[in-house]
Order: sequence, then C-alpha cells, then structure tokens
Amino acid sequence: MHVCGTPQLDMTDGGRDLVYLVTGGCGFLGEHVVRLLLEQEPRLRELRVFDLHLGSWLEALNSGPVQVTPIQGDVTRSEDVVAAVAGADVVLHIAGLVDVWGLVDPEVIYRVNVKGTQNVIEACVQTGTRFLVYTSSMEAVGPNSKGHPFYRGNEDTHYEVVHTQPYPRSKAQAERLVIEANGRKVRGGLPLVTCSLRPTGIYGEGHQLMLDFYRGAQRTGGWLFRAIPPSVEHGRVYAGNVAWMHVLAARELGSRATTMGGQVYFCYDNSPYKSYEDFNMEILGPCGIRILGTRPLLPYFLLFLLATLNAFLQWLLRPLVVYTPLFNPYTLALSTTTFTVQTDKAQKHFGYQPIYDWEDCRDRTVSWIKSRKRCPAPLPHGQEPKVGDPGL
Ligand SMILES: NC(=O)C1=CN([C@@H]2O[C@H](COP(=O)(O)OP(=O)(O)OC[C@H]3O[C@@H](n4cnc5c(N)ncnc54)[C@H](O)[C@@H]3O)[C@@H](O)[C@H]2O)C=CC1
Ligand SMILES: CC(C)CCC[C@@H](C)[C@H]1CC[C@H]2[C@@H]3[C@H](O)CC4=CC(=O)CC[C@]4(C)[C@H]3CC[C@]12C
Repeated sequence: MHVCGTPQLDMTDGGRDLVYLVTGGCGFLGEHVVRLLLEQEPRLRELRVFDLHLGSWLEALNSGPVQVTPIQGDVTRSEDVVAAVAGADVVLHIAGLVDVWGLVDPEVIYRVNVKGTQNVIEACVQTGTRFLVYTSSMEAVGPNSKGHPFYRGNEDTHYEVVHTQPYPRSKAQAERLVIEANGRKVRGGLPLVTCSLRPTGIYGEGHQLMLDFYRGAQRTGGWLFRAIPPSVEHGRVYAGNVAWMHVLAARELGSRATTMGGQVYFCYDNSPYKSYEDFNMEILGPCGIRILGTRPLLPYFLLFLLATLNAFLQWLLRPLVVYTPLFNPYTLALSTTTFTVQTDKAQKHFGYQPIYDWEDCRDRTVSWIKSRKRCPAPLPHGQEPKVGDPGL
C-alpha cells in the first residue's frame, strides 16, 4: 500500500478505550470503514457493526485486539438503534438506501434515510453518546434539474437546488437534521458534536455498478458505447479515502469540536476530473474493455427520449413488475451535468490528506474487477463476494 500523509497517531493516553458504532457497516463504503478503523484506530476497544444484513466476512475480524460486535438491526426501529448506540463513544452513521432508479418506494427511502438518521440522533441524546459523523452525499447539494454546472465547487459555493427526487431529498433532509443536532445536550449534560461528510461518486473494491458495467461490456465483445460528452466532469472519490476521512473525522471531533461541530465536508482525493464514462475507462481499460466513439454515439435529444421512454415504461409496468433501467431522466441529468469539487476544508479542519494516491486507488479497483473473473459459483441471494473474501 502506498500511504501518503498518514498522520502520526497519539498513543499517549494509555491505549484502547473507545467504543465505535458503524451503521451500514456491511455495505460497500461501510466495509471499507470497518476495515480501516481496525487498521488505523489504535484507541479502539470495541467496534460495533450494525446492519440490516450482516456479512459473514465479519467473523474473520475478531482475531485481533479489537472486539468486533456484529449487530443485526434496522435503523428505522428506534429500539434497535438505542440498544446499539448505548455505551458507544462515537457513531459513524453510514447506513442508507441508495436508489436513483425508482426501485424502492419513496416512503421507504424517507423512513430509512431521514427517520433512521433521526433515530440515530435521538439515541445519541438519550444514551449520552457525544460524537456523530454522518455520511451524506454530493446529492444533498445537486446537480439541479436545470443542469447548472457545479464546477470544482466547495462547501461555500452557492448552488440553487430544489430536490424533486426521493434519494437526494432524503440525503439533504438527513444532513440538515445532523447539522441542526450539533450542540444538543446529551444525557449527562454535555453537547453533541456532529459533522457531515459528502462523498461524490464512490468507486473501489466492492463497487457493484462498476462491476455491472464491466460485465455488460463483456457481453458486447468488450465494448462500451459512449453516451456522455467527455467534457462533462463528474466527481469521483476512492472508497478507501472516503473511509479514511470518516476515521479521521471521528477521531478529531472530540479535540476540534468548536471547528468541526455542525460542519459539512465534501470528500475528495486525487482521482482525476473526467466524465463518468471516461473515469470508468480508467478502471475498465486495464481490464480489457474499450469505449466506442470520441463523442456520444447518440444525440442528446435521443438519449433524453430514451430516458423518458424508460420512465414511462416504469410507470406503465408498475402494477406488474418493477422495471428499473439504469438510464432514466434523473440518471441522465446526473451523468450529463458537471459536478466536481475542489476544496481543502477537511485538510484545514481535521488534517485530512488522501491515504491512497490515485495510482493506488486505480490499481486496487482494477485488481478487484479482474479478480471477479475468477469468481466461483454465485453466492446465495445474488450476493457478490466481499472485499476480503479468501481466494479472491
Ligand atoms: N455509493 C456512492 O457512490 C455514494 C454513497 N453515499 C452514501 O454512503 C452511504 C453508504 O452507501 P453505499 O455503501 O454505497 O451503499 P450500500 O447499499 O452498499 O450500503 C448501505 C448499507 O446500509 C444498510 N442498510 C440499509 N437500510 C438499512 C436499515 N434500515 N437499517 C440498517 N442498515 C441498513 C445496507 O444493508 C447496506 O449494508 C449511504 O448513506 C449513501 O447515501 C454517498 C455518496 C456516494
Ligand atoms: C448509462 C450512462 C452511460 C451512465 C449512467 C450512469 C449513472 C448510473 C451514474 C451517473 C452518476 C451516478 C451517481 C453519482 O455518482 C452520484 C451518486 C451519489 C450517491 O450518493 C449515490 C450514488 C449516485 C447517485 C451515483 C449513482 C449512479 C449514477 C447515477
């Protein structure tokens, strides 16, 4: 591993005394956070991994000095959340429903992403947990439906947005709850300290959508067909660096509460600014995939028609089947509107520097995609093998 800028850890306080809770710890980002915490947080005594679906890979983590406690639970059930939060020093609230395809009922997205977050906040207040890091998203900000570019913006960039889609709306609402909760008195009378991290499009080992593009291209003889103008920049950030930002933010919230409390931070690293497809090609190219066309093969109005047709079909077929094509008016807008960040707020506020440089991020993701070629028989329920599974 090429580690750049890992700060020295302070071991002067006598060792392992902290209890962390990671919600959504068995998801794509959550697994990166769990593994990195075990590697990089020397003060950790117990790591509680809370998820609706627990991964079997968790079992292998208990051989080290940290007690890893899997907790099967639902963030929408306040009693599950209170039980998990009680006695934790820090909560990393990562659990959420990611859906921009109309797969999940908007009411369910609201319940999990917004009410679930409210439950986490109330559990902190009720049980006396003082530090909360929330995983928000660039989607809390935009892009907006007018296609205004957010070009290398930062946390202070003014950007007009009215959320019409359930997922981005839920992330914006949940983020607001987290930020407003900063300073609330928790049990024992001390103030709650919160902050919110906003990743752009995350990639890395375990990124299912990247794997889907890879497999789709394999079915067309190794070709992808360009749909998005290469001039549209889409922000991407490596999962390991997003995880590192979570680890650092959680570690520093205590000592830098005045600076960090109630703040939002975009997640960034040195991944290049490119279009969504050109970025994917940085990963898929070394896996033998090629992209056809230097410009989009279809004009925009045809893409828009296709996306609209998909939305119409989704509505028409709804009583019979949930039709969720990748391409719909919202994902078209997301992929054709420039949205990139350029900021050093996290560096200034809590000393964040990417822990993996770009070449490392790329190579790790490429190796992971290549390893899927050797993937044995499918796992039950259509699950993919996990990042650390043996033999991969
Ligand atoms: N994937 C991406 O590109 C980005 C993701 N995010 C945010 O990062 C977080 C993690 O996303 P991913 O790891 O990509 O998604 P994921 O779907 O892989 O992980 C989410 C995890 O939350 C769990 N979960 C869902 N509902 C739950 C519930 N009711 N109770 C307990 N656990 C529940 C799931 O079982 C899953 O393990 C989400 O909050 C998402 O909004 C933000 C920006 C970009
Ligand atoms: C068919 C086209 C060639 C490409 C379609 C690509 C889309 C599926 C993806 C384009 C942009 C992605 C989203 C973006 O990276 C921001 C996101 C943030 C999140 O918090 C969750 C994931 C996502 C919505 C991400 C999802 C896939 C895209 C829409």
